[in-house]
Amino acid sequence: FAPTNYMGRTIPSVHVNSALPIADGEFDFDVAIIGCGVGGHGAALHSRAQGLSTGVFAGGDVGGTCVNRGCVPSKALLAASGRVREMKNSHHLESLGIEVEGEVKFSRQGIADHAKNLANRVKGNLENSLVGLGCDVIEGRGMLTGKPHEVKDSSTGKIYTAKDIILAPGSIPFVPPGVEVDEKTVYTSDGALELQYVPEWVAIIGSGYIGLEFSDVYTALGSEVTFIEALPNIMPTFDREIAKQAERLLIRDRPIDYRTGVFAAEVTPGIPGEKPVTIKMIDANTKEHVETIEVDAAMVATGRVPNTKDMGLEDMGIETQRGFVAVNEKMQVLTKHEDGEVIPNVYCIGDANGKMMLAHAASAQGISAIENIAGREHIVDHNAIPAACFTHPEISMVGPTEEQAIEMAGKEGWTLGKSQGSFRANSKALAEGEGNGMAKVLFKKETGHVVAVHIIGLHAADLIQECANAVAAGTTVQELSMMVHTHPTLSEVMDEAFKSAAGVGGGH
Ligand SMILES: Cc1cc2nc3c(=O)[nH]c(=O)nc-3n(C[C@H](O)[C@H](O)[C@H](O)COP(=O)(O)OP(=O)(O)OC[C@H]3O[C@@H](n4cnc5c(N)ncnc54)[C@H](O)[C@@H]3O)c2cc1C
Ligand SMILES: NC(=O)c1ccc[n+]([C@@H]2O[C@H](COP(=O)([O-])OP(=O)(O)OC[C@H]3O[C@@H](n4cnc5c(N)ncnc54)[C@H](O)[C@@H]3O)[C@@H](O)[C@H]2O)c1
Repeated sequence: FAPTNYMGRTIPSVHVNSALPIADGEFDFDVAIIGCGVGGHGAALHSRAQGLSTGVFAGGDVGGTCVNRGCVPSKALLAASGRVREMKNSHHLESLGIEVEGEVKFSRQGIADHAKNLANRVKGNLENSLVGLGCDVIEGRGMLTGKPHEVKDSSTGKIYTAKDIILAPGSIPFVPPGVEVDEKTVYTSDGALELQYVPEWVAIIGSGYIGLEFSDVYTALGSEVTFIEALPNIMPTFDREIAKQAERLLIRDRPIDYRTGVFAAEVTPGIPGEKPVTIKMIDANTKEHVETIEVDAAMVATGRVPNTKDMGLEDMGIETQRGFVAVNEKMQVLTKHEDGEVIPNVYCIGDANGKMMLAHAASAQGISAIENIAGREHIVDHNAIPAACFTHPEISMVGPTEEQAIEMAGKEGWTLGKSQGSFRANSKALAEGEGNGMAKVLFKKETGHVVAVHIIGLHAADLIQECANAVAAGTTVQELSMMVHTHPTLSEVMDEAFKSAAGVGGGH
């Protein structure tokens, strides 16, 4: 058996680097990790790869949010429902010369099972990899005792010692005050991923990543969606130009409407098929009642909060802010957010430190913490971490939005350059009948360095990787414009944008 990480990548077998400072029997473990989501798991694997003895407090939840209640099952729902959308789009299929006879049917339970089975399979792989690589898995929840180097298993009371401790407790859904969640008719992503039923009309509170991805799933399966968004714009955290395109491609042509600038102030669960869910909305500024709607279901997608309660943080002198643990660039825990001091031998990675709530960021921070523990100074470049929203078509980005980049350029005294690539003239996109979308590259005119890239279009989530690597490596648009892209591929959308930025003609 070959141990794999959460991406399914095979982990090389352990080789002990004898140059490293390994605990000499003074402690139970070189490294103790509290929480085994993708952050904790990534740290554990890298810790073993350094030959460090590693204890993981898994809290009975190996894989954490990403594997059990996040990335993995949501992408399974998106894949299955995306196929349904495609097969129901007879107009699109006809343009490719395909005719589907009869009605396209799907089994709700079948799709739900696909998501659950996939999550279980990935979780199983992670469990095997921990054991296979020789990590000690402690089933209980871990907490700090207030004494250096100690972690207590809160279910058995047993105390373990470790030279270094990594906190990786992740996050849980944020439910705004006034919203009553029963996880049946009013639910967070935890309940939604079970796809217990496909509501005829569902209100989605919050139009961030989770809300958008679920609007894609629900509308593909036949639901009507109403977004309720507190900020003045729909999709407020995305680049404005991309959000406008997204509104055209992901909202306007679908049975979706929205209210912006309003809070869902009171949400009362219903009974499926009998009593509707009631949502009272108030104006986000004046707090006056605006409207009350009755829907079949409501999904609460209003962000996530750190899962840092009952971990003994206070006893260790750690002051959190809304539950977030302050860390420095090396992931070392600080006593507080402003001017905090380093707490020796304690690190915090992943959603709980609030730097970037993404699975690959959590894992990268875990690896980085281990590098620092192993005595090789390492800092994660968060500016170069890409993100993607897996709607159809996808949205992806690395770096700041254009609005933020304009502000940065003004403050830091450089000139912002902007270039675009289009899916409209791309042979591969047209062969797929998917010519909608754009890519924009933001760069420093003086040096050609890439500052940010935003893409909406077919397989945008894969296209962003080249751009993230460019940001990380400091590659210029001039260099990128001379790198040869395969024809015919979607990567030529980026080729067009790089060439246009560098003033290079040609391309396909
Ligand atoms: C619906 C949804 C879809 C998502 N899709 C994506 C996506 O496509 N791409 C992406 O990059 N990100 C996605 N995310 C975000 C991603 O899941 C998180 O950023 C990621 O899981 C964070 O990893 P983590 O290890 O910090 O925390 P978590 O995955 O939350 O893991 C923390 C673990 O620690 C455990 N724990 C907590 N306290 C203790 C304790 N005291 N002792 C022992 N164990 C403890 C928890 O039970 C949990 O198992 C999604 C999130 C959601 C909700
Ligand atoms: N594909 C991905 O990478 C992916 C997918 C899902 C989730 N995630 C991660 O999970 C985290 C949580 O996602 P999310 O979509 O819940 O959060 P989010 O922060 O992306 O969006 C939350 C939205 O809810 C709005 N909101 C907050 N309170 C409200 C209220 N009372 N009434 C109306 N609107 C309100 C906010 O203005 C915001 O637009 C994100 O940080 C994201 O990084 C990532």
